[in-house]
Amino acid sequence: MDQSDVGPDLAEVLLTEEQLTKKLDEMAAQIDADYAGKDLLLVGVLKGAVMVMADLSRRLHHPVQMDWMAVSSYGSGTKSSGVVRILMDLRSDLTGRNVLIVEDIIDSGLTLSWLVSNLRSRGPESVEIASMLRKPDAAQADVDVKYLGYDIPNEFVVGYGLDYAENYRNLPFVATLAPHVYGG
Ligand SMILES: Nc1nc2c(ncn2[C@@H]2O[C@H](COP(=O)(O)O)[C@@H](O)[C@H]2O)c(=O)[nH]1
Ligand SMILES: [Mg+2]
Repeated sequence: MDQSDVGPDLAEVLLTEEQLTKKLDEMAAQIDADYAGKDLLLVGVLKGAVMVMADLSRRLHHPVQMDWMAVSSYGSGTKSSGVVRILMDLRSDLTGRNVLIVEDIIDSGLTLSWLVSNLRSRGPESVEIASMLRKPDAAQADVDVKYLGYDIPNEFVVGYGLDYAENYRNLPFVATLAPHVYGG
């Protein structure tokens, strides 16, 4: 699928499928090196991280386990409220585990900052973060990302797991939306 399959709803492709693939290869190689000989539990944050989790985990050369959480951090609008609720919790016991949180994007960082503290309170050996995207200009909380794909401008993006009203998650690239889609 490319931009022409979506039509006028997309404004600009920020990251192509090729750029995402290149970064996934680099991130997986680094994770493989860092966790060689160690147990590793990947924790994906639903729903946005589904694509990163699937593509990253398949590139790893040592066995991992995967688990999922769903959290809600939105107030009334499209910005994180910082008040995080767990909608679906992990099934795994984190005691003594090496946990790698897999995320689609870090915007304000409020969700991940809360999540890291929450998971650290469960007795793991380590908790680190892998995120495909980050918006440095939107940061409101200090989040230490060990494996990062790309820094992007402070704009609302869709594709590669990211939605607008549950649409566009299946785009294999990352794009901005045309203003007419969100009433701009
Ligand atoms: N579709 C999009 N979803 C986004 C975007 N920026 C953030 N988000 C979602 O919010 C959480 C984390 O937000 P944070 O402010 O607490 O860091 C992130 O995981 C996404 O689900 C965006 O541009 N497009
Ligand atoms: Mg997310």
